[in-house]
Amino acid sequence: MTHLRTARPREPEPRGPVAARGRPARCCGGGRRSAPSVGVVRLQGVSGLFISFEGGDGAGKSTQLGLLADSLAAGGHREVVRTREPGGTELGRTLRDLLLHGADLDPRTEALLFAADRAYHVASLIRPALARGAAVLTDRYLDSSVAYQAGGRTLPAEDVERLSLWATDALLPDLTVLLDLDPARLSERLTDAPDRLERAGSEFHARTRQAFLDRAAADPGRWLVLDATRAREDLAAAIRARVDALLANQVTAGQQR
Ligand SMILES: Nc1ncnc2c1ncn2[C@@H]1O[C@H](COP(=O)(O)OP(=O)(O)O)[C@@H](O)[C@H]1O
Ligand SMILES: Cc1cn([C@H]2C[C@H](O)[C@@H](COP(=O)(O)OP(=O)(O)O)O2)c(=O)[nH]c1=O
Repeated sequence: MTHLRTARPREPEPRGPVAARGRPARCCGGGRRSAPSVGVVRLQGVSGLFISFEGGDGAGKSTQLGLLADSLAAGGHREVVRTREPGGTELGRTLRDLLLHGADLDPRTEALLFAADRAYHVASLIRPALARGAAVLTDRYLDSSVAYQAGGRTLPAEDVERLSLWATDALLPDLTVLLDLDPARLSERLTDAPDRLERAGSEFHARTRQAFLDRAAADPGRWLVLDATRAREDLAAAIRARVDALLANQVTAGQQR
């Protein structure tokens, strides 16, 4: 499912919000990096779309990512790249194995390994794909670190967020879909043996869920929060509607350039 591609030369170092594909990075205690306050800001010639899926284990992220990818491909979107964290690259697959199935780690080491996976993922796969104009759909991204390593493991949220923003040179998604589900319902959906994070306990997962909800509430422009108990097709339609609105904005912004 993951597309490992040859990295192209990096784009010129962007200022501020490449951040983000139009999303000024909100960093570190609520301050914003220098960024235009409105509008979709893009690197010249870049028309990619970056979407992350977040939520608990078993919430339906990969199901919805797959449905959106199929729908974009059927609609003739230029290129759709499906990926995930941890483990969207070859290096990342080694880190994923250590993180999910290795020995117990202290929270700081865990946070650094997730950030290392993300740094390489962004530099070698996500940014080059966005520069080609692809739609990049990732199963988890930086918000998972804030939810799990800060919310769950209780590291300071500002530190965890700052680490990921540094690792990614402040790349934020255009849209983050949160599939929200009560952790008790999540465990019913798990089929494989639980990994290291899934074994972390009900209080850990309750904190993680709350951290996702709090982040989404603080930045509604980037997030789409959906009740993950809804039917698959219903969720897919809601996500597609929001993506269509983003694509329409890109066209408008492109015409105004
Ligand atoms: N909307 C839904 N309603 C009920 N079950 C679902 C729904 N979406 C996904 N599932 C099922 O829940 C399980 C976990 O889904 P998956 O997409 O793999 O979740 P995640 O990627 O978040 O771990 C799978 O068995 C899947 O078929
Ligand atoms: C990306 C990321 C994932 N995680 C956790 C969340 C998941 O428990 C695990 C990834 O497992 P994965 O199997 O990819 O997730 P899911 O079960 O939802 O399909 O790693 C973090 O703790 N921090 C992070 O930054």
